[in-house]
Amino acid sequence: MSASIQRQRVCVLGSTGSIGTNTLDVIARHPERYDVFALSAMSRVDELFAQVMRWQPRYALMPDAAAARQLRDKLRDEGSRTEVLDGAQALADIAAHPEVDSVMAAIVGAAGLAPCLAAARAGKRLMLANKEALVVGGALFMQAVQQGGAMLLPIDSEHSAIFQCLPEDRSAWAQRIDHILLTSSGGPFRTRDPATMREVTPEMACAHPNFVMGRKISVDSATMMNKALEVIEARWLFDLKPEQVRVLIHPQQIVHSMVVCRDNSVLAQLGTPDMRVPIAYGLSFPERIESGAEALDFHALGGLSFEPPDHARYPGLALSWAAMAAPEGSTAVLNAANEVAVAAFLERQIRFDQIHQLNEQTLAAVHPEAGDTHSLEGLLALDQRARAHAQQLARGLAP
Ligand SMILES: NC(=O)C1=CN([C@@H]2O[C@H](COP(=O)(O)OP(=O)(O)OC[C@H]3O[C@@H](n4cnc5c(N)ncnc54)[C@H](OP(=O)(O)O)[C@@H]3O)[C@@H](O)[C@H]2O)C=CC1
Ligand SMILES: CC(=O)[C@@H](O)[C@H](O)COP(=O)(O)O
Ligand SMILES: [Mn+2]
Repeated sequence: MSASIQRQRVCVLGSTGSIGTNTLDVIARHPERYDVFALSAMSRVDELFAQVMRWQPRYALMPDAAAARQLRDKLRDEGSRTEVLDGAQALADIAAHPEVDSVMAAIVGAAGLAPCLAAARAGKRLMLANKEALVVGGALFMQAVQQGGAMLLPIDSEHSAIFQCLPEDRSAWAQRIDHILLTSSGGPFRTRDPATMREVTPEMACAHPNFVMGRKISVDSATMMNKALEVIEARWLFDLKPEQVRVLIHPQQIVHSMVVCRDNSVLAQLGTPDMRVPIAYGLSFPERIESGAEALDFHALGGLSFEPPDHARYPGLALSWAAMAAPEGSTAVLNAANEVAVAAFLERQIRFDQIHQLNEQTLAAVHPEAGDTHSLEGLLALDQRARAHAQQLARGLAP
């Protein structure tokens, strides 16, 4: 390590989840570089307790007061000096804390938007896994990054791949890119008989072929709503027109995405499917550090295949471009509907094939109003309206 490298104080939001634990795995490999300043969880008190005992952060955050009280009591019994904060505002406050250098945004869903905006406005190194925050926040989010002088680093594997294919000088991006190709595994039902989709259970939908992830993103991968959200995420991260973002199914997930340049040269980033690679890059950019991921063994690769997405099998994918073409704020509506639909499916209140029905109908019915997208409060109110509509629809659907 060069003597000039400064230690980073890192706040890991959503530390008990799949991205959160992978982040701590990478951090553990580099004790000379990183200090864990704050950790957060929603309801898994025992998991957060174990992390706090291991990392001894300054703060542990739990939005729910009762869960925070449990954690506080457990830590007090152990003589821990970590301060436990509760309430959603604490997430934003600590993300913007003057002593924090870097924020890993690994909360799932629109709940991550407020702390992301706070970190962006405070000019942090913002490592974004929480794609829903950008899908909901859109222009407001990117404006906060620019005005706050934040360094926005994509963690989503496809977006990290695109970022790794592009020069560090962002002003050169527009001139270089013709379009980008986001790759997708196609999820666990790529070859399943479409007539049997109504029989899919949460366990089947969460069995992703290549990654162990949280339940919400796993279901999104199965419907390809994950890719629909990623198309919108890419549009904002790389300042592209919606038609410049395309999707290609690549079941092996070795090629993590590609940039097609103006001259038709294609740049790709490859590697074993392991989220510690994009996480390590986010933590160390512009340098590279050891991630813990296995090296790609080209001799052992069976072959790489690519196919166009079948829109009849994955009707949700097209909603991405539909929402981007609709009035501003429609992507927030789509995201809210999808969060409600996935939660209802995981609770066995609606069928797998009804997720799309609910998303499509909510997008058609809930219309953003002028000004909704101009502030966090406006976006959250729009999100609530869309959720209420989707919940009403869900109640009317028989599983
Ligand atoms: N997992 C992956 O490989 C990838 C994930 N992503 C994205 O990263 C984000 C996180 O995904 P993943 O790690 O899989 O999700 P998980 O469900 O595994 O983890 C989510 C984390 O957020 C916390 N959390 C959940 N709801 C709230 C809330 N309302 N307020 C505050 N905290 C909350 C959870 O706490 P608790 O544990 O207590 O429930 C947990 O720490 C998602 O946006 C996902 O799309 C992107 C690319 C890859
Ligand atoms: C690891 C990651 O970034 C996930 O978004 C994952 O790639 C899901 O892939 P699919 O949605 O293509 O199955
Ligand atoms: Mn992804």
